Amino acid sequence: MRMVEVKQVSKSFGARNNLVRALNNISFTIDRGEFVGVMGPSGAGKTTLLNIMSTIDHPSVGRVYLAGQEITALPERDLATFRRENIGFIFQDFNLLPALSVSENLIMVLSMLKIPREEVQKRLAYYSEHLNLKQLLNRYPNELSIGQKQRVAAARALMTQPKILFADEPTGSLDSKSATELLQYLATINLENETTIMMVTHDAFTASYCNRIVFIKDGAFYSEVVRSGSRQQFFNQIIDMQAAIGGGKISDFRNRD
Ligand SMILES: Nc1ncnc2c1ncn2[C@@H]1O[C@H](COP(=O)(O)OP(=O)(O)OP(=O)(O)O)[C@@H](O)[C@H]1O
Repeated sequence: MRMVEVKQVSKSFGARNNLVRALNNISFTIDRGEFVGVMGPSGAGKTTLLNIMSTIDHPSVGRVYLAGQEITALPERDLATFRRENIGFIFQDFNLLPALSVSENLIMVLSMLKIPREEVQKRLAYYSEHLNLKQLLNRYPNELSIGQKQRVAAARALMTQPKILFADEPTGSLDSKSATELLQYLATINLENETTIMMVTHDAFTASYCNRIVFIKDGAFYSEVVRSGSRQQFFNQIIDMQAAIGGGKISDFRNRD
């Protein structure tokens, strides 16, 4: 089943004499249950694409369908509901509410969705177990390490059981151990729950947890790499493509695993 369709999307910023073309007629699809990475040189349009696909921003031209719904045709009021019910976000800055404990931060996202109490508790138990948060549920965000905050942000994004999870550089501020743990959790949840994930990253090691990488350059589709063998082989393919596209940051597989 098709989860996402991006159809001939272009996005420009700025006025006519100072126009930046961030996306240039880009099209691609993501099937349900895929774990897709988006890579490309700095300024290629990755975050702009993610923002448009996750309903945060609008394209200048083109259409985006999520779970069969054309999101680019929805008015803002319906978009907010659609977003709440279908989409999860993990960003680099975690946006946790400082006055609420970890468990309150996790439960809060369900308050608008009229989910029965028992189900809320079930999800809290499931995601705090999966993201290793059980010992932290009564702490407050300022009592957590960066890695722990990021795990809370990931659990919070998953609590609504979104059809699709968007992540922008989710491991950007993590040390390699926390990054590896988070990626393993995401890969597990992708497999167990068939949650579709799209993740923007510069890092080939992070990207090696995906099943497919879409490379973009100058706002347009450049190429893609699909994982067929081991993660190490996939990592090598990603590095090769980064070298071909230019501007990538080379990372080392051996010291990170
Ligand atoms: N709000 C904005 N106003 C003007 N230009 C913008 C805006 N947002 C992005 N751009 C421009 O659009 C282009 C694509 O930016 P985008 O952030 O999507 O790239 P990226 O691939 O995510 O880059 P990076 O890897 O450096 O984060 C860049 O040239 C950027 O300067």
